[in-house]
Amino acid sequence: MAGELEEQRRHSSRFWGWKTWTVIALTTILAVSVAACGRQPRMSLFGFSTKECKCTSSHELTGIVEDCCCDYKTVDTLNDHVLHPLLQDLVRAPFFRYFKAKLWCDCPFWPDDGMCHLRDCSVCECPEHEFPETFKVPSGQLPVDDLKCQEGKPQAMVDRTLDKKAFRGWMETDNPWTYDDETDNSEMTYVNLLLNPERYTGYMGPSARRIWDTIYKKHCLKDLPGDASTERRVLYKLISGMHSSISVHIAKEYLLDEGKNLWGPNPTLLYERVLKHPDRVRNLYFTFLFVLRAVTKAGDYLSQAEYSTMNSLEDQNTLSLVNQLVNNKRLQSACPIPFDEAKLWKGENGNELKSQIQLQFRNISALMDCVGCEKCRLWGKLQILGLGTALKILFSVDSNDLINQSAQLQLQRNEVIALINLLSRLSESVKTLHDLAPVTKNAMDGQIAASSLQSL
Ligand SMILES: Cc1cc2nc3c(=O)[nH]c(=O)nc-3n(C[C@H](O)[C@H](O)[C@H](O)COP(=O)(O)OP(=O)(O)OC[C@H]3O[C@@H](n4cnc5c(N)ncnc54)[C@H](O)[C@@H]3O)c2cc1C
Repeated sequence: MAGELEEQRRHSSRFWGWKTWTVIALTTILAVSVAACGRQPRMSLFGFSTKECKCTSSHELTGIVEDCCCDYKTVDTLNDHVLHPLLQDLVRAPFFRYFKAKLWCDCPFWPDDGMCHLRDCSVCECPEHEFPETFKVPSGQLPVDDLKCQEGKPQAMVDRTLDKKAFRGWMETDNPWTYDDETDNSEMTYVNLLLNPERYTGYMGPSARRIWDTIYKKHCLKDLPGDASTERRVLYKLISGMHSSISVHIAKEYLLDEGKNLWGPNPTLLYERVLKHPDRVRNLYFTFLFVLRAVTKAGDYLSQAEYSTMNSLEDQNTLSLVNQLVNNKRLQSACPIPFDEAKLWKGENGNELKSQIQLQFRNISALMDCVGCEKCRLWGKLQILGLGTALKILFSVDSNDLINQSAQLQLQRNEVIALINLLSRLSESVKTLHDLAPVTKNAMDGQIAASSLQSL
């Protein structure tokens, strides 16, 4: 445990060390990005978001986050002071760091993409003593260091080491928004997320492109017509926001020198994939608030749930952190309803539209089995399940009847783990982007001072 935390700390200090040497590059990057921001058309879905997205001289987005009920500045402040620190602690808790997933690929859409037909590649042989009897996978798999499934890239492989903690409690219930059958079976494996940080894996090219293209084009998410329904736009923004977050994490922890195993930030990539596209930044904030709303809406449920890992001290701490998150006075007063889901599905064909979008989201969830890199598949599945859980919470609980929440809502342990980890991923991405603004400002001030000196 201490080793894991130390490793986490090293990752994070490596990141903060980069600010100085990337400052000039980021100045240029953000200046262009921010200049582009003002040109983006702003679309209001519900009509209650009155302020425009503007860019100030300090390069920050201002105004209300589109279709949400909270402004950018408040989101950044709450995230910096409340949400990010709490979530960092929560995802390190034993309960939240183990995620159950079917990791071998079994793509239902195309047969011969990458290594996905080699289903055994993705299942490991963990030492028997490391995890409880009930979580054992069938024997006879390929060795854990087999690279066939990873297109030869060791950094793409999932480390499946577990400790001896056991789990109990929680219901096995279906989620209408997701594709996976989440019931425990021999195909499922448990993964310690702290040993498998979301970062650059080398997964790219036609295989990765095919997944994103299928999501955006086949599932009608991109190039939505002007009269596309609010709900379709919400779905697009959720996927785009998650995509932005994945890109931020890739850029934040990039393999700079494979020979030296040197990891660090890649500002050019951050710019090209996210900062250059203000809509992607906005969609990240939107997704963050959407998921935050789901977590706070399920607050009663989450604060009464069982977080047992057979370690009472750790488990009490986990429950206390969950309570600090869902009953946070500062959050409740500054941003009481981060997203207002009550406005959705109100049209004449609301129920039909809901079924259609549910099916689309299930197909996107199924596509995660086609991701040709194990770690990306792990984080893709986790984040899609997290989004599916947020959708389930927001659209299966009557906002006017929160008293009967427990009767209306049944969550699986794995759904809650995915939900909190997704919120943490998004929070980290928002913080990463927000932190670049002051860095850039300092660099610009430095440049201005330097050029004034030169002109003397
Ligand atoms: C589910 C999933 C998880 C992944 N996880 C990882 C990982 O953990 N580590 C890793 O190294 N790689 C991961 N990848 C691969 C990674 O996302 C990229 O596909 C890869 O790095 C190649 O990037 P690219 O420059 O081709 O653009 P991509 O990120 O592949 O984008 C493809 C196209 O989608 C559009 N697009 C890009 N971003 C957005 C956005 N935010 N909103 C709307 N449209 C957008 C653009 O038109 C772009 O050209 C993952 C891929 C998938 C499908």
